[in-house]
Amino acid sequence: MPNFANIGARFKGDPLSERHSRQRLVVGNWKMNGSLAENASLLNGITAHWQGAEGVETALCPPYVYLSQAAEALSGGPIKLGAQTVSEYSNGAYTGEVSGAMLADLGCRYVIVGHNERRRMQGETSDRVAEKFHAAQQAGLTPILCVGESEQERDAGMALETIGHQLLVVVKRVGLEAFARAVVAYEPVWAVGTGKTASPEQAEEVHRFIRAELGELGARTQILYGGSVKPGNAEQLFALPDIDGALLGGASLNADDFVAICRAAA
Ligand SMILES: O=C(CO)COP(=O)(O)O
Repeated sequence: MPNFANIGARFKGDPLSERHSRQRLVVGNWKMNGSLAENASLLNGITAHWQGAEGVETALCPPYVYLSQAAEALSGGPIKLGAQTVSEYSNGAYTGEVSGAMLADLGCRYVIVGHNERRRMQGETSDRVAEKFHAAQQAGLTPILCVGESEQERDAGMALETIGHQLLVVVKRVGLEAFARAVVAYEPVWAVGTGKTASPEQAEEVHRFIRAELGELGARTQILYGGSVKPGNAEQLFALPDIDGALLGGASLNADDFVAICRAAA
């Protein structure tokens, strides 16, 4: 496989042998969904049925305005809090923006950066995504960096090249070592919210590629798959050696589905 990004030394070991050292992680991205009443019922449903999912690391990423509500409901429990994006700036005259320090203040541990919906609809370039990744780490948050190809890029045989470039821009900004405190999520754009999931072979190929691109750190970095993960396909995906968990959209809005996927990962 060509090393498109030429990012770091090739990972020489066997990812399987390192498997035990990578904790499974399942993150729910609520996107722009919910209300105070709906969230209360979702959060209750999740926490009330958590048995069997104890071994997994988990986080929920509600919209900003509901972070306090979720922080209170999840306080003291196993489920961590995350946000869906973060400003690349630390403070000042940036109307409508929210800084990493503010998210940390509210108890967030994670923040998603570079989700394809923000790259496509909010004009987030890879350079901006790299700044956001940096700002998140400066605030002590763990960035979940989303990468993924469009359908056209896959059809043109450019999937790995696209992903390699998305990674490279961030690595150039923050350095490879920064990935010791980060999570990567592979979300093929064509599989997000469409009901189409990447085949196990497609997903595993990309995950293995990302791990290899991260050099020695690749063996340690958690790499999640996202894109129409459901209780019915989660187990098959989690069985793959280079998939360490999932970034969920739709399935995180249903307590039974979310808990079932967390149990499959536990
Ligand atoms: O975008 C996603 C998570 O960030 C995935 O969304 P779906 O699970 O709804 O396809």
